[in-house]
Amino acid sequence: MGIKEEKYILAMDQGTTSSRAIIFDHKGRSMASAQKEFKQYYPKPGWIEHDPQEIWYTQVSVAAEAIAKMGISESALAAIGITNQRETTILWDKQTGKPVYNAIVWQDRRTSNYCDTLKERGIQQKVREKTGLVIDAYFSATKIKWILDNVEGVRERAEAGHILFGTVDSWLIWKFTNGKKHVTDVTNASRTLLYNINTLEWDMELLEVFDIPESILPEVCSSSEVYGYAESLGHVPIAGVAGDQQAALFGQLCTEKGMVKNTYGTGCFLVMNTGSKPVPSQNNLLSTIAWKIGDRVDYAIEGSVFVGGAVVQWIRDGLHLIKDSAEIERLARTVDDNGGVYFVPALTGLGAPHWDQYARGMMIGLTRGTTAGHIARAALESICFQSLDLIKAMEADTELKPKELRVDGGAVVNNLLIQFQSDIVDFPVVRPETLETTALGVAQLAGLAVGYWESIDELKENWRTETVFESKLASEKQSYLYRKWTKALERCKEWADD
Ligand SMILES: Nc1ncnc2c1ncn2[C@@H]1O[C@H](COP(=O)(O)OP(=O)(O)O)[C@@H](O)[C@H]1O
Ligand SMILES: O=P(O)(O)OC[C@H](O)CO
Repeated sequence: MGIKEEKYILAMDQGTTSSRAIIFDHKGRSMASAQKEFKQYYPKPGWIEHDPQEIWYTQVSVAAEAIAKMGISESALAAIGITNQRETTILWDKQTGKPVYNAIVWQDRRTSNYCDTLKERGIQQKVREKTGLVIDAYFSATKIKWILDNVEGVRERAEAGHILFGTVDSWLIWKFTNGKKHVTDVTNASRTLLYNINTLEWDMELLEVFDIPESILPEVCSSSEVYGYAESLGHVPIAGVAGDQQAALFGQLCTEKGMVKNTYGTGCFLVMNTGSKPVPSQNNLLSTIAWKIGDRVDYAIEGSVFVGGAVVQWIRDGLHLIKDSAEIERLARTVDDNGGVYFVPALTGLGAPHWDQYARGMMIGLTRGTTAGHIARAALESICFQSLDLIKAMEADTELKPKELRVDGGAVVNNLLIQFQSDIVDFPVVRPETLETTALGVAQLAGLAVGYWESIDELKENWRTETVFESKLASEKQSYLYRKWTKALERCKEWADD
């Protein structure tokens, strides 16, 4: 056995609700894994926080558990990769290493009003050109400002150079290296609203707009290099970092311009590789960095659906039509089609490309013949229609027609869901063997940095198709269904008064 076959890569996937660790072998196979959920704090309506120390402890403990399960020692690890929930913001004290406040999570809306006042200043276009993003509470900048302005003494200490900011990757690297490295990668930096994706630098003008001192920012690195060594984990090099959606794009080997993946989790994240140049969106999508490897930067265009698999959770926990998520497929198969029922799951408003925070959920087309099966089917179809809205926006923005859609995430085990997705798009939908593409993606970025894998071409051998789903619908039927969906969608917009 060669040296590469005896060694493994450890991927840490620090997500919104849990920390996970997966060990991959040289063929990209998942050999062992562990996962721990952690507490979500909701101090006020619309506020969501995590305890950064708990993020750290759970991440370290799942890494140890995965290593123990596999029965290897740390010396069998060639490298570590870190992928993470993006935008979530942590500020900590350089001397004590203690966070000055909880992590403010990407979903937290406390700075929405401040964002509205910024928009009134007419700087939207400039921000979009520089960052590829829109002014929104989603991104890190206004969360950083909130901590600086609202936690006593923090702004003064930051001005004096005693405070550090990081997204979750930065925080974990700082902890693993015992405070030796304060770094992040381009993909995470590109989600802060402070990073210029054209010049690849922190943007001084934006730092001024958001009133954030430059001294708190981490050094921005590529997505595939040795950032430091995990001192509590056998001094293994930490060699790959990427935000989770970008890591999934890489894990799906969407390495050529026009290749696209969709992750069907709580929400859906559709991301297309746009090659070596950012594509500014005219259709309310985000332009972002896919990864940087060596000197080469790849860009991506991204859209997210707020309620994807979450609609299945709601049918389970809110309506009690099913007991577990997998049951929805059986229920939906009790009918042949949606029976004219359309369900717009705008339960928390609508995300890209509609961006309507006042839209609310709606079922339409109900008759006396409607059954729970029709509702289940309409719910699954809604996940696909929302993804189709994003695909259409992406095609318009990029003038690229994808050859296929690569899918992953917890909900893609549902064959009916993925078949319907392929029914309404013009290209095949491909489900790979390894569905842990986020972790695999960052493992690959780490492995490339230490020579565990030689090239992207070598990685392509590790990506294997499990099932190709082809459309079974005639194009007139596709158009009819999409027309009805669009009509339903229009009726639920701007509904809420609050
Ligand atoms: N068989 C299934 N059919 C449809 N949705 C499912 C199925 N199994 C799980 N889900 C949905 O997938 C989501 C979980 O996927 P996961 O990728 O773990 O999400 P996240 O990373 O956002 O926490 C849940 O919203 C759940 O309702
Ligand atoms: O942790 P996830 O999988 O919900 O992903 C969160 C995204 O990175 C937010 O932008």
